[in-house]
Amino acid sequence: MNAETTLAILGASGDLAGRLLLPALGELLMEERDRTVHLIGAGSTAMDDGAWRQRVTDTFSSVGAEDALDRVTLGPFLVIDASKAEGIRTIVDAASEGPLVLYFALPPAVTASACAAIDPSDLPAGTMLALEKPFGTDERSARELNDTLRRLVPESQIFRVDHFLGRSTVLNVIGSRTANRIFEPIWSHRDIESISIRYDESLGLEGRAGYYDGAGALVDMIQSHLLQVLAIVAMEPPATLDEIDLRDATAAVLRATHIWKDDPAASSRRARYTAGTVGERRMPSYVDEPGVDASRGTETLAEIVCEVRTARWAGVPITLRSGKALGDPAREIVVRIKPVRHVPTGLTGDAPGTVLRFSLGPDRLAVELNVNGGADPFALHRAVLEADLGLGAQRAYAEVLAGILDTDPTLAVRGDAAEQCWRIIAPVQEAWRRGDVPLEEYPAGSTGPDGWPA
Ligand SMILES: O=C1O[C@H](COP(=O)(O)O)[C@@H](O)[C@H](O)[C@H]1O
Repeated sequence: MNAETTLAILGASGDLAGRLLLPALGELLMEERDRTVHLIGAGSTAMDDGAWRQRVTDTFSSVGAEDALDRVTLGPFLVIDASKAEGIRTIVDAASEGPLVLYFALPPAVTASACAAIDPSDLPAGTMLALEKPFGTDERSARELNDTLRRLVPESQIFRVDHFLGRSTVLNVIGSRTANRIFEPIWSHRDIESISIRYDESLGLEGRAGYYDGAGALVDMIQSHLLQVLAIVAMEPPATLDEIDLRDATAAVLRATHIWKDDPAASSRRARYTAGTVGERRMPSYVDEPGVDASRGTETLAEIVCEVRTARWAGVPITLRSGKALGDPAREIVVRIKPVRHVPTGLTGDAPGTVLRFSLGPDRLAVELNVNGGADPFALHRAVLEADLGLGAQRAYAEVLAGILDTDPTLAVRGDAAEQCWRIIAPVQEAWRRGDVPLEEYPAGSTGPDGWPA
C-alpha cells in the first residue's frame, strides 16, 4: 500500500464524483483502515471549502463510511481551467508529499484537452493519471489520446478506469475457469458451444442525455465494459496475474476478436425503448427524454456477435448485449457447454448441455446440469448448483480505485486494448450508419423487441 497518496479529482463537483468515485473512496477507506488519502477537489466553478467538506461528508455518510472521514486529509477545492497548463500546476502545488493521482472525472473531450494542455515537466515523478471511459471516440482518437498520455507518464501510471474489471464476479471467472480441473480442460471450442455476456438494466436515461445520446448502448457498454469481460472469459490463461501477464493476455485476445463472419449487418441488432412501465415506474419514450435529439437515432439496446479467431475459440459465437429500461433484466455471463455425444439407452428425457451462469448482480455462480432420479429413477432432470459470490457493484469501483492508489494498473485498461475495442465495433458502427441494420423498438419494461430471444 502506498504512503499517503494525494487524490486530486478534476470534476469533483460533478455527477461521476458524487455518484461513484467519492462513495467508492469511502468504502475503500472503511475496509482498509491503514490507508489514508489527501483529497483535493478541482473544478471550473467555485465551491467554498465548507461546501466541499460537506459534499465529502454527505457522500461518505450515504455509504455508511462516516468513520472513514478521519483517514481523509481534506485539501482545498481549487477552481481551475483544466484546458490550461496552469490548472494542473495549481493542483501540483497543493499536493502533499507522496504519490499524486490526477483523476479526470470529466467528460471525455474535456479530459482529452486537459491532458493535451499539461506540461510534462510540471508533473512530479510517479504521477498517475486516471481517466473515465470512453477513451477516445474511435480507434484513431484513442491512439492519439494514448500518445498524449504516454508523453506525460509511462503506461504503467495510466489508469483507464473500467469498473467492470473490479467486479468480483468478473474476476471470479479467472479462478473458476483456471483453478478447477472440471472447467480448465474444457475451456475451448472443443467443448463450449457458445458464450453470452449480457448486461441489461431496468434503469433508463436517468438524466444523462448529454453523454448517453452521443454514445448509445454499443459504445456505453459493449465497446468498453463487455469487451473487457469477453477478454477475461476468453484469454489464454496467463502465467501470473501481474499487470504484464494479465494485460498481455487480455490484449492478445482482443486483437483476435472480430465481428462474426465479418458480417456486421447479420451479426448485430439495435433498438430503443418507447414509453412503458418498468416495475412501478412509468417511463417516457427514449426520444421524449429531456435532452435527447431523436434525429440521432441513438440505440438503447445493442447486441453484437463476435468470434475470437484463435485455435482455442474459432467457431464459437460470443454474443454481447446490453440495454436500458428492460423488464426482468439479465446481467450474466453464460457459458454453454456442448451436450454429451451419447446418453446410455435407458436414461429418459433430454440431456441438454451443461450451462455455467456467472451472474453479475447479485453475484452468483450457477451450474445447470443433468441428473436423474425421482419417481422414475432413470428420468433425467435439470438441477442447479448455486454459489453466492457477491460483494456487489459499488465494491467494484473501490477495487479499481485501490489499484490506482497503489500504482497497480492490473485492473486498468491498457492503451492498446482500448484501441482494439474501438477496432472491433467499427464495422458495426459503419453498418448502422449506412442503415444496414434497422433501429427496432421495444416498450420500456419489456425484455426487448419481438423476436429477440429473452
Ligand atoms: O459505465 C456504465 O455502467 C453502468 C452499469 O454499471 P453498474 O455497475 O452501475 O450497474 C451503466 O448504467 C452506465 O450507463 C454506464 O455508463
